[in-house]
Amino acid sequence: MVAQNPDTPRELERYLRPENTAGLGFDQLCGTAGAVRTGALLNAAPQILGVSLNPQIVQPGDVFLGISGAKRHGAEFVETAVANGAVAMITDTAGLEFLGDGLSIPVAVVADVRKSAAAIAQNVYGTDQRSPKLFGVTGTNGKTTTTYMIRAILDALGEETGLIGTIEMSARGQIIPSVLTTPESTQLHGVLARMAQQDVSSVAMEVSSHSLSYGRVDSLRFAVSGYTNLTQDHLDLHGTMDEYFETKAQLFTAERSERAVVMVDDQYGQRLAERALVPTETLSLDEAHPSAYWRVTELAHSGLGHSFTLRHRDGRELRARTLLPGMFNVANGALAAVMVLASGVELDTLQRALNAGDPLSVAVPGRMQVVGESPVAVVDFAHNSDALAKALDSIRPGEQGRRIVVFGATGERDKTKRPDMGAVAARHADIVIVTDDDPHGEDPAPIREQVASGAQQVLDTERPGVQVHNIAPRAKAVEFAVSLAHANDAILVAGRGHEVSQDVAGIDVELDDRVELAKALNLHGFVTNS
Ligand SMILES: CC(=O)N[C@H]1[C@@H](OP(=O)(O)OP(=O)(O)OC[C@H]2O[C@@H](n3ccc(=O)[nH]c3=O)[C@H](O)[C@@H]2O)O[C@H](CO)[C@@H](O)[C@@H]1O[C@H](C)C(=O)N[C@@H](C)C(=O)N[C@H](CCC(=O)O)C(=O)O
Ligand SMILES: Nc1ncnc2c1ncn2[C@@H]1O[C@H](COP(=O)(O)OP(=O)(O)OP(=O)(O)O)[C@@H](O)[C@H]1O
Repeated sequence: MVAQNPDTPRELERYLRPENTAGLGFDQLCGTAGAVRTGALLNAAPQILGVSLNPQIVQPGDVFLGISGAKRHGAEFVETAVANGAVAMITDTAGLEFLGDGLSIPVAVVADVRKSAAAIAQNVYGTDQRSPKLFGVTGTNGKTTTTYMIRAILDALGEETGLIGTIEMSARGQIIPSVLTTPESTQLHGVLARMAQQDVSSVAMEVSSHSLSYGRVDSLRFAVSGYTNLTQDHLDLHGTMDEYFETKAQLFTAERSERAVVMVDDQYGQRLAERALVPTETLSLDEAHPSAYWRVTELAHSGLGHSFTLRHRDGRELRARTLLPGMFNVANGALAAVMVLASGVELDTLQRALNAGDPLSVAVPGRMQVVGESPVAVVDFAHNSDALAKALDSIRPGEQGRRIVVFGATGERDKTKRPDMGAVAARHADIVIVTDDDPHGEDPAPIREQVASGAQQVLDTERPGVQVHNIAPRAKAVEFAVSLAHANDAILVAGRGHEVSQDVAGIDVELDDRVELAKALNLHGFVTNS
């Protein structure tokens, strides 16, 4: 059920805060935030009803937080904030430089506005007093899927649930559109306060590495945090894998989490478990980690997915299944189940919920979404090397069939992964069709060439039989893939998943891979799933 369909980010902002806030005096807020009043309006004492760090989405009664960004200073846009109804402002000393003499709202100063933002929002919205129980999932891949599975388990247990992540947010089934994977701290505290008002008891939430770097999840404490995996991505922000790991590891500290569940099937998971700063349960799919608390055993195919047993080293057992394709969905399902157990749910109660509701088979939009079966035609969100390799390995062509992949790389993001993704595609597929993803502000042609160069290198040195094509726009590439396909082949259109538009030089161009793939299959006489 889509309860809200706001047209603008400012309209959306209304749903990211409680319906009514008691209000807090600006002086009281400054006192708790350590903000020092300055300027001409020292005695003004407005009531603060909300908080925003984006001037364009300020609501009447807000305190506007003027942050120092990587590109601009938010204080430059204070007049927009005032026009939208801001009644006070908190900024840093650099921000004061942008304020004219005639500013009509009182101002206070803190040393670092971004660092103070979460505590300010917590204060304004009262999330320190009342907030749902939080399940946080971090890692390079699998966050969205695992949070959907956690929510489905909690629903099957009869809880009133919420979700915060890349595809959407939801509160008791009512959908609120998402902009970021993890919203800004101001919006997070607002939406959690709203969910608390609606008696949501538990929320499954994605915690991106950006959110940890930018302080978006400050002043929150997760009941259980889960780690999926760490592979190359976002090095434009983090620089090195070690820094990327250290950023993720911040979630697993007593300040932020009560308990943790860590997949130890990669070296970073093992490092995280070794340093365990909170009570931590470990989990493995891999025979190489017999010391893990929980292990996946008795794996068997079940439909397109798998059934499995989760066995604790103390002998406890849980039977589970997921109909979602790919071993990685067994990993996601196992993590979701152990996180719910770690939150205090009894094993028998969880087993009954798994048996009755099949929650680990929940459909996740654009994640291994099957559009046709002959040829196998799947849309997936894999947009880094590890996910692409795993997604390709998990689509199974028929006898003598080939794997065909259509994908691209994002502009203005981690450029180092482009040739690597090309190479992965050429190692795991027989026909590689390189196309555009979100070019953002970059020229898409060189991006495609960088991706294709990685594929070409594998073709030249390892797999001479692979075909590599460079085709744009994306809809044409999808149609080309289908034109090459036989009924026994398998096609993966990867990278955009649930997205319904591409960002081309700041313009949203309508495009839904699921629609394009279905159209192309029909055009070439193949049957699609409804
Ligand atoms: C890299 C990153 O995360 N940047 C975030 C950061 O930007 P920034 O520090 O550069 O800020 P800035 O653009 O200089 O702006 C500073 C201030 O001026 C204001 N401003 C700026 C320009 C303007 O024209 N008007 C205006 O009012 C801004 O609202 C802000 O208050 O602070 C901004 C304000 O909150 C965020 O919008 C912005 O997220 C951008 C939009 C973004 O795309 N982030 C992505 C990469 C992200 O966070 N992704 C992760 C998931 C990644 C994944 O796993 O795939 C996520 O959690 O979503
Ligand atoms: N546990 C996993 N390990 C590796 N790859 C996975 C895993 N789970 C999902 N994937 C792959 O990664 C893609 C993205 O999955 P999902 O959306 O669940 O992850 P995410 O961490 O939320 O990603 P993002 O942060 O980019 O939104 C899937 O479409 C699939 O190809």
